[in-house]
Formats: sequence, structure tokens, C-alpha cells
Amino acid sequence: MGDVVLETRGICKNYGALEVSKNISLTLRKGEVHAVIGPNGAGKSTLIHQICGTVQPDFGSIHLLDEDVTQKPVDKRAKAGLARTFQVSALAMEDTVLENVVLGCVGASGKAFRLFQPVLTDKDLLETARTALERVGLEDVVEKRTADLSHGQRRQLEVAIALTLAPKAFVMDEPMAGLGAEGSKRMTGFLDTLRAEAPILLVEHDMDAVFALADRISVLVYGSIIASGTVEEIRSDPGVREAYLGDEA
Ligand SMILES: Nc1ncnc2c1ncn2[C@@H]1O[C@H](COP(=O)(O)OP(=O)(O)OP(=O)(O)O)[C@@H](O)[C@H]1O
Repeated sequence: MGDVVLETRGICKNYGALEVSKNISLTLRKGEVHAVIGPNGAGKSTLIHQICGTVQPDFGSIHLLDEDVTQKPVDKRAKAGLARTFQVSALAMEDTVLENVVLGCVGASGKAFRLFQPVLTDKDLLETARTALERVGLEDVVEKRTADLSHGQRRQLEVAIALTLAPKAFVMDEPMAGLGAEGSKRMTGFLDTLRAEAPILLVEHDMDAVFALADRISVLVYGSIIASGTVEEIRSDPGVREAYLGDEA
């Protein structure tokens, strides 16, 4: 097993006659960013759903460190250290930044939600939340309403919530979406530092970000991984250029 933190072994998923995952085996190793790229409809989101537990594979298994988590529900996988950020934001827009993180860590801490003892005064949770917000550089906006944050700051907030899980692995679904060139650059710099905390499985369409960050890239086309390798290997792979990259390589 060595330095493998997260692994899928022979994942298969069909929707009727449509084979969305065809025998997908991939690994995420300590300290790395492993990007999964591919055209729309290739099966990237379905793969993430299976890894995180919102979709059950027909065949194959998912392993987090030494544990087979295939039968575990989403919350148990999260508690085991699988931290996911979403393509579409799941933040509570009317709550403050700090409140969002505290509420996010309630689930992770395993503490029961006590109706008459608001979690927002729980010292441990507040401390954890503030530390996570400092890590992502949002310490100056903790009391701001989440709706008033920029798009990029909301993405950072999602990562702060993920950090409260003491993650073993990050699974990120298009963290650059909607950020614009400058925001994307900042997020790329941030993710670059984050890989030391936990490796990142990154689904992303922004090829500048992928090429800047990825230690390895796997290319998914029609549910199959058609190539897997370093940035240079993928950029120069004729099959990948034809199926996906075109002029971007
Ligand atoms: N619950 C479902 N039922 C039936 N078909 C589905 C379901 N979920 C996804 N699909 C189909 O599976 C295929 C893969 O979808 P998926 O969203 O995983 O692709 P993707 O690579 O993430 O695409 P995008 O880059 O556009 O997000 C698509 O053809 C989609 O329509």
C-alpha cells in the first residue's frame, strides 16, 4: 500500500445501458495532486459521488488508507477523513463566515446538536473554526455575512470547512469554477500549499490550473481512463490530444 491514501479498485457503474464508470482504478498518494480531466459527460462527477458515498458502485471498491469504505455512508467517510468540496456551493448564505465553519465542524466533531445550547458558543468548535479560517486567509472576514463574500472567498470558506475534518484526503469538484483568471491563480497558489496537509483528487476543467498543480493526471473519456501520467506525458499523448485537449496541450 505504501503512501497510497485513497484508492478506487475496479469501479463500475451503469445507468441503464450507459456505462458511466468502466473499471476505474486510481490512487491518490501522500502529498500529491492527482487531477481527473475529461470532456463533459465523461463520468467525472459520478466517480466523485462514488468515492464520497453519494452513489454506490455496481462493482469495485473504495479504500481510504487501510480501510475499505465502499459500504460506508457519506458522513462516516467524512469522519474518516475524506473531505469534499462541491461544484455548487452548499454554504448558508445568510449566516456569517464563522457560523458556516462552526456548523460545518459540528458534523465532523460527532457532537450532538443541542437545541438549547447553541453550538455557536462552543469554545472548542469556535477555536477549530477560527484556526481553519486563518489557514485559508479569511481571518479578517469571520463576522461577514457569507452572501457578501466574493466567489473566490466562498471557495476558500468551503476549504476551511473541509479543513475542520482534519482531512486525510481532499476530493475537489471544480474548485476554479467561476473564479476568473485572477481568482483561479490565487486558488491555484492556495491548493499548492494545501497538498502538504492532505493530497488532493482534483476534478477540474481549468487546464492552466491542472497543468500548474497536478503531479499526475488521469484522463476520463466515456467512463474509461484512457491515459494516466505526468503533465508532460499527458500533454504529449496523441490519444488524449485527440479525445480532449486539442489545442490546449
Ligand atoms: N443519476 C443518473 N441517472 C442517469 N444518468 C446519469 C445519472 N448521473 C449521471 N448520468 C449520466 O452519466 C454521464 C456522466 O455524467 P457525469 O455528470 O458523471 O459526467 P461529468 O464528466 O462529471 O460531466 P461534467 O464535466 O459536465 O460535469 C452523463 O451522460 C450523465 O447524463
